[in-house]
Amino acid sequence: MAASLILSQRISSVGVSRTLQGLAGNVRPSCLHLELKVAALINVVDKTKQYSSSSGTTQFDFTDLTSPHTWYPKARSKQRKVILHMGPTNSGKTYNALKRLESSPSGIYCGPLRLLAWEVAKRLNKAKVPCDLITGQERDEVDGAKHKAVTVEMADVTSSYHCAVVDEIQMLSYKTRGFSFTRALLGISADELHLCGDPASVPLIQEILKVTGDHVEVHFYERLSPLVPMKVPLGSFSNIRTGDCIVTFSRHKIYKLKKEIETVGKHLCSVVYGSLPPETRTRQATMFNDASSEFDVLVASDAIGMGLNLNISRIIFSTMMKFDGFEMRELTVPEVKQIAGRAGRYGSKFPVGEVTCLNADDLSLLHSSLESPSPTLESAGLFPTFDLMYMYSRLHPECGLYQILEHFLEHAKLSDNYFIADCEEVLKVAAVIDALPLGLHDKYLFCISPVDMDDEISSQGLTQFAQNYAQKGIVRLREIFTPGSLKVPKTEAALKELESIHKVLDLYVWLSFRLEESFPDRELASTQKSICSMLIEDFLERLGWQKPRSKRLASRTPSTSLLSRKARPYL
Ligand SMILES: Nc1ncnc2c1ncn2[C@@H]1O[C@H](COP(=O)(O)OP(=O)(O)OP(=O)(O)O)[C@@H](O)[C@H]1O
Ligand SMILES: [Mg+2]
Repeated sequence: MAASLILSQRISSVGVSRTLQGLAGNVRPSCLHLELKVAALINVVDKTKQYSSSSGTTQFDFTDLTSPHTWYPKARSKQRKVILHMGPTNSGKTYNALKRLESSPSGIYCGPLRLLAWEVAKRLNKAKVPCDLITGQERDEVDGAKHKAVTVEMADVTSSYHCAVVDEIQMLSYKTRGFSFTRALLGISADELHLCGDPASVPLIQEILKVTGDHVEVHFYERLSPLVPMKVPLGSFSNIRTGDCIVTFSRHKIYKLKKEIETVGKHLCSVVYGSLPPETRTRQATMFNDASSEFDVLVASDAIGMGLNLNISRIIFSTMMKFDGFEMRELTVPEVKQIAGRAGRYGSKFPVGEVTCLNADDLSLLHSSLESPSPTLESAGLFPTFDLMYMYSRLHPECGLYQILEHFLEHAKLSDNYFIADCEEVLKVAAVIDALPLGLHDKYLFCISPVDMDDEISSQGLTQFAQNYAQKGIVRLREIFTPGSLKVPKTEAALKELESIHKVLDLYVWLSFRLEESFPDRELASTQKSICSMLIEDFLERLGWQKPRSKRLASRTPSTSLLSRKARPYL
C-alpha cells in the first residue's frame, strides 16, 4: 500500500496536475503539456534513483498494485455517494440513472459501447441538456455542454462532476476490458456515482469501495415486462415470424441463416454482429425496428446483448455453443440471460418477450440458465497506469515496452479483489512496435489503440502507420490508400476484407485524435469509413433472396473515390 500511496503523493507534490494515465483516455495533450508532465515525472524518478542508491535499497516497488484507489487523488478528495442500480435486463436501471444525470448541473455517462454513448448523447441533447459525445474515434462538442457521453475507456478521472453513470458495471470482471471499468469506478470524481448492472457484481463493488470512504447504496430492480421461456423449439424456419431474432455466433452462420430464412420467401433479415462497423449495426437495427421496412427479422450474434434498442418479440438460439477464441464452449448463465433478455423490451411494440431454441436438445440448457442466478463476481480487472510503467522504464532503460509489460504481468502484487488484465493483444502490438525508434509514450499509444492483431489487414495497417510515424513523423492516408475502384463485395471473403479496411481507417481516426499533427487526414479517413459501411450495407441488402432494391438504397452507392485494390498489399 505504501508504495503507490507515496507515488501518488510525490507526483502531486511536484505539481503534476494530470498524471499521464489520463493520456490513455480523454486527454489530448499538446506537445508542450506532455513535455512538462514528462519532465515532472523524470524529476520524481531521478529523486527515486538518488534515494535508492544512497540507502542501498529500492524503496519503490512500481509493481505494487495493491491500493489502486490511491491512484485517483481527485476522486479520493470527495466522499462520493455511490448508488448501485442492480437488476435483470430491461428493468429500468439505465433509465433511472440517466434521469438523475439529466437533472444534474454537470455529469458524465460512461458506457461499454459507442452505440450506447451515441444513444445517451442523443437523448440528453434532445431533452435540451447539451451533451458532448466523446469516444475513441469521435469528439462531438456541443456549445455550453456540461455533460458528456463517453465510452468507458475515455472516462475522465481528472475533472469533477455532480453526477456520473457507469453502465454495465459487471464488465469490470472482463479479462481484457475490465480494468477500464475499475478505473471509472475508482477514479471518477463525482458527488454521485451511479453504477448500473448485474446484481452478481454487488458484493465485489461493496468490497472494493470499503477503502474509498464512499457512501454506498444499493437499489434492486425487477424486470419491467415478462420474459417467457418456451417449451417447444422453433423446429423449422417456416415457423419464423415478424419480430423474431435468431442468434448464432459466427459471421458465416449469420449469412447462412439469413439466406435460409429469406429462401423460405416470407421474411427479409437485418443482421447485427461485432465486426460490422457500428454505424452499420445501428442502421441494420433501425431497419429491423421500423415497422414499415421489409426487414422484419433479425439474425444476430451476441453483439445484440448490449446497446441496441431492438423491437424483438422472440429470441431463438440457433445454438447454445460458442467459440470464445480458445475453445467451443456452452454459453454461460450471464450470456444466456443477457441475450434472452433482449426480447420484449418495455415500451416497445412487443411488450412480452419469448425465448426458445432452434433445436429441442438445447431447451434444457436454456431453461436452467434462465432459472439460475449469475455467479457472484470475484475480482475486477486492473492494469498498471502509464505513470508506473514509465517510472519503471526510467529505472530500467534497457527494457522495451514488451519487457516492461511482461515484468508487470509476472510480478504485479494485487489484493484479492483484483486480477491483472489479460494483455495478450497489447503484447502482440508491443512485440512489433518495440523494434521501432519510438518513445515509450508513443509505443504505449499504439499498444492501447483499437487494433485487432488477429486480423491480418488490421495488424498490417497498424505496423505501416507506426513505421511511417517513426520514420517521417507524419502519416498521410494516401500513402496507404489510393482512391480507386473498390466495389460492393460479392463474396463473404470480400466482405470480411472490407470490414478489415474499415478497422484500419477507424484506427487512423483514433490515432489522429491523439497524434493530431502526425495523422492529418482524419477527414479523408472518416469519408472512406462511411463509404466502406455503405458498401457493406449494400452487400447485406443483396445477399440471399431479395425483393428489388429501393431507389433510396441504390442512390447511396458511391461511384468514385474508393480504396483501391492496388493499395491493399500495403495495408
Ligand atoms: N419508468 C419508466 N418509464 C418509461 N420508460 C421506461 C421506464 N423505465 C424504463 N423504461 C424504458 O424501458 C426500457 C428498458 O429500460 P432500461 O434500458 O433502463 O433497462 P436496463 O435495466 O438498463 O436494461 P439492460 O440491462 O438491458 O441495459 C428502455 O427503453 C427505457 O426507456
Ligand atoms: Mg441498461
